[in-house]
This record gives sequence, structure tokens and C-alpha cells, in this order.
Amino acid sequence: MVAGQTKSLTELGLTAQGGKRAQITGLTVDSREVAEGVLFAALPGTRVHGGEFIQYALRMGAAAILTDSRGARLAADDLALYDNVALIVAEDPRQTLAYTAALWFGAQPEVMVAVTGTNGKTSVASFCRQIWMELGLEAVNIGTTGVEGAFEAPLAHTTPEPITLHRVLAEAEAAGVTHAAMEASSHGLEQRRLDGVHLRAAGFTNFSQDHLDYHATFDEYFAAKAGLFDRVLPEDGVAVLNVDDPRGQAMAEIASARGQDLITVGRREGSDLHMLAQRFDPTGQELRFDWQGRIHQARMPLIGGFQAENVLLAAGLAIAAGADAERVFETLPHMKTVRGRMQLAATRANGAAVFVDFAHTPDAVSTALKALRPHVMGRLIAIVGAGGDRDAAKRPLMGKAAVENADLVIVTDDNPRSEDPATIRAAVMAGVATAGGADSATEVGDRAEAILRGVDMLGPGDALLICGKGHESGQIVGDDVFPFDDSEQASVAVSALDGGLA
Ligand SMILES: CC(=O)N[C@H]1[C@@H](OP(=O)(O)OP(=O)(O)OC[C@H]2O[C@@H](n3ccc(=O)[nH]c3=O)[C@H](O)[C@@H]2O)O[C@H](CO)[C@@H](O)[C@@H]1O[C@H](C)C(=O)N[C@@H](C)C(=O)N[C@H](CCC(=O)O)C(=O)O
Ligand SMILES: Nc1ncnc2c1ncn2[C@@H]1O[C@H](COP(=O)(O)OP(=O)(O)OP(=O)(O)O)[C@@H](O)[C@H]1O
Ligand SMILES: N[C@H](CCC[C@H](N)C(=O)O)C(=O)O
Ligand SMILES: [Mg+2]
Repeated sequence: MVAGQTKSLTELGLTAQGGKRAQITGLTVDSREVAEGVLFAALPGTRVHGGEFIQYALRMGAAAILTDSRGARLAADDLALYDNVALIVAEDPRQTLAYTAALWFGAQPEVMVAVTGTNGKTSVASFCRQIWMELGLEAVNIGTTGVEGAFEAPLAHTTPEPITLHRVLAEAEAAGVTHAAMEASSHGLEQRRLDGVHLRAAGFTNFSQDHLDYHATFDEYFAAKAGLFDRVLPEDGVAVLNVDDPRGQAMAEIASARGQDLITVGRREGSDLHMLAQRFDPTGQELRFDWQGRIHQARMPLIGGFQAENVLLAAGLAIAAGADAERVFETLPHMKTVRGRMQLAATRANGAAVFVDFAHTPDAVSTALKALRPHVMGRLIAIVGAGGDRDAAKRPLMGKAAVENADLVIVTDDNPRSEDPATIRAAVMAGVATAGGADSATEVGDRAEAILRGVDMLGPGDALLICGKGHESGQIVGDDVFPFDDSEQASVAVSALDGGLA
């Protein structure tokens, strides 16, 4: 809430039933946060309808209720008792809330872009912010790793719900931020969290399996992501699309149908930002690409071929949002590793490297391991685990992806949450077995021990990839969060085995 601020419904773009007026002192989606004068958005939820809590909100002094027809029906008797309260019934109250939150907080950075896709959103948003900052602009990225760059703040969600999002955008703008690159998660898109954001451009990385616990089918998951182009990005926005992914072609059709301009990115012949070649070495890669008939080359200290795809997508977004292309390309050699994404965490005395990566989907595990391979002369060892209370169907597929792409695999725990960790590991191990990899995989439940064992296996020229937690700083077991950092554990293991500093 903005201390001391009040706004009328008209200023917030809202029309109440019976033309009722109200002066609003704040917005909330949680009845437990309602105070005198607040607008309570009673939203349909996955567990319960917020309409159930209207009665409580009214007692706490809510001045207005925003809900759908079901919410209004649920609270009809209570609303009749409070006829001074303004009732706004919207077909899509989450979308209305997003527009209202934008008007309540008033300001957002002048130039904003968003990126969606199963994997690579955080990386693209970070690279886009890095490019802008290299160009001397005040920029942030907003997503899984919080708000980073010229203004910093922690976030609980990849795409925060609209009240948090617009508060953060207004704070960033007030701190002088002019450019922001944000992640659009499928949950965020489905729940209209970013519908009030004014986007200049939007990006698409790729599409593969994740979140089938939330979206009923693959097609619904895709439809949620497509919402970025068919709803959120305006007609005069630019769509920046990875067309190497078959779904990138589908996105291109959706964006074109809206009349949006396209910048296509990929290895495919005819792509606007056309990747021509990559050369890998132990500490980075050299990228060769074509833009409007001119060849460019850049060496970047980044591990993994896909990070070059992410960098080019970010470059496309920066260009789409108005930056000069040649100047954008000059910044590429300055890109830094995104925290927890193919990050070199430690090096053994024998030269073997330990990397930490946030791969937590089957596709990401296979992509990350394949991507590391050309940088490694010896064996590739993977540590992998799957999260509890998340898409269970992806677990065996993650085990399969690990064993098919690494020489040795250790299956361990990754945020078991409310589930039995042994059951999750068994599902991952089942996938290992279907791929015929039982002999090259070991199960070590304790993650610190798994890392120690993985590091111990490393000979000269070998590399270890610790998948799943990336930047995370805790292991979630039940309702407890135990401090745990893969990168730190890698250093501890190297020190324990080799002595001295990692
Ligand atoms: C699954 C999911 O996305 N849930 C979101 C959803 O909550 P819900 O539908 O489960 O809510 P509910 O418990 O059924 O309650 C319905 C409504 O009643 C309200 N309520 C509830 C209880 C009460 O006493 N009073 C009250 O007013 C709730 O605030 C809610 O608005 O609507 C809420 C309000 O908008 C969101 O805060 C909540 O996000 C929760 C916190 C969440 O954890 N979301 C995660 C899964 C998420 O969004 N993740 C994505 C993707 C990350 C990735 O890529 O992996 C992200 O962008 O972070
Ligand atoms: N372009 C890409 N193609 C395939 N896999 C990728 C790509 N970029 C990143 N990955 C893999 O996905 C992991 C997560 O990357 P990143 O955090 O950038 O994605 P994200 O989309 O933000 O994920 P989340 O949905 O959790 O927010 C990386 O650690 C890497 O293993
Ligand atoms: N945003 C993702 C992150 C998963 C990371 C992994 N460590 C896990 O816990 O499964 C999710 O909540 O599904
Ligand atoms: Mg992310």
C-alpha cells in the first residue's frame, strides 16, 4: 500500500454497481490484510473462492469489493447489509485487479519487456538488463532471482501478483530505473498478473514439459504462455522469438495475427538474428552470428551453447525496445554468468570443474548436460533430484535425461517439501532404469553427501554438474527451510578433499 494515498474508483478505472462512489485507501487480495477503506479483490482460487471471505473483509472496513459474479453471489446476503460498500463485478477480476494495481501505483519504468518460455527466462531477463547497463542505462531484471540491477529487492515469486509487481515497478521508477526486463511465468500469465504492464517487446525462449501439476494439459500450458503475445503485448509491440523451437513458429503466427513486428532468433536459415557458429573452450565460448547481412563475432565467458541463444534473445529484446543494434552487439563480450545458471562454483586441485545449474525440468537437465559436454575433456558427472509437491510426471524423465547425457549420475534430494524424499528419488531412479542406466547411477539422499561424493569422483579433465537448485539458498523439508547452497557446498567439498581454498 502507498502510505496516506487515497484514490477514487474513477481514478482507478473502476465502475461500481449502482454507480456507487468510494475513496480507496489500499488494495489487497487477502481478507486478512483488509483495513478501513481498502478495496478487497475476492478472486477465484485453486483451493477456495475469495468470495468466501467478503463477509470478513466487510467487517474489517473494506470500502469496495472487486469480484466475479460467483463471488458476488457467495456474499450476496452480507453485501446487502453493507449498502455503503461499492461492489465491482468483473468478468475477469484478476485482469481488472492488474489494471487497477497499475493505476494505484501510477508509475512503471518507461521501457519494459517481458520474456516467457519453459527455460531461460531468468537468464534472458538478466542478460537484457546487463546489456542495458553496459549501454549506460538504469536497468533491472525482475523474476526468480528477485529484482536485480540498478534497484534491488527480494521477491517471493517469479512473476509477482499485480499488487506486489506494481509496487516494485513504482519503487524502481522512483529510484531512477528507466528499463526493466521481467519474467512472465505461465502461472503469472494465466492469472493475469502482468496485464497492467506496458510492454514494448516480449520474448519467447522455448517450450517443454513443466508445471503439469497446475496446467491441466500441455495445450493449456502453451495457451497460458501464448497469452503474452495474444493479450499482454500490444499490437504495436515487437515479438522476439526463438524459432528453432517448433512452438516458436506457432508463437510467430500468433504475434503476426496481432500485427506485431517480429525479430526471429535462431540457427534456422533466414532468422533475423542468425546464429552461425559457436566454439567452446573450458571457460567460455565464441559466438558468430549475422544481423541484417553483417557478420559479428563475440567471445563470452559463458558456459553452455544455450546461454548464447539466451544472450541473442536478450539482444533482440534490447533492439526491439529501441537500442541501437551495433551498440548492443558491442556489449556481448561483457556478459557475466547468471547466478546459479551454469555457474563455475569450484575447481579441484587437479583442474576438474564443478558447475551449479538450475536445471529442474527434463529438458533443462538434458540441455544443461549436453551444453557442458563440449567444454569437458574427461567424464561428465551429474547430480540430480526432483522437487516435492511439483509435477510428479517429470521425475522419471529427469532421471532418464541425466543418465542419457552424463557418464555417472547421483540421484539426491531437492526440496522434498511435504513428500517422502525416498519416494521422489525412487521415481527418478525408475527413469534411470528405463534408460538402462542403473549401473551408472547411485542414490544418495543427503544432498551435501551427494555433492561430496560427486566432487570426490572427479579426475583431471572431468566435470561435475549439480542440477536443480541454482541460486537457491535453502532445502525445503516439510515446512522447514534448512540453509543450503549448492555452490557453497561444492567449495566445502573441494576444500575437504584437496585442503586449502577451493
Ligand atoms: C497456485 C497459485 O498460483 N496460486 C495463487 C493463487 O492462489 P490460490 O488460487 O491457490 O488461492 P486460494 O488459496 O484458493 O485462495 C483464493 C483467494 O482467497 C484469498 N484468501 C484466502 C484465504 C483467506 O483467509 N482470505 C483470503 O482472502 C486468497 O488470497 C486468494 O486470492 O492466487 C493467489 C492470489 O493471487 C496467489 O498468491 C497464489 O500464488 C501462490 C502464492 C503460489 O505459490 N504460486 C506459485 C505456484 C507461482 O505462482 N509460481 C509461478 C511459477 C514459478 C515457476 O516458473 O516455476 C511464479 O510466477 O512464481
Ligand atoms: N535457452 C535454453 N534452452 C534450454 N534450457 C535452458 C535454456 N536456458 C536455460 N536453460 C536451463 O534451464 C535452467 C533454468 O534457467 P533459467 O533460470 O534462466 O530459466 P527460467 O525459465 O527462468 O526458470 P523458472 O521457470 O524456474 O523461472 C538453466 O539452469 C538451464 O539448465
Ligand atoms: N520455480 C520452480 C523452481 C523449482 C526448483 C527446484 N529446486 C524444485 O524445488 O523443484 C518451482 O517452484 O517449481
Ligand atoms: Mg526464472
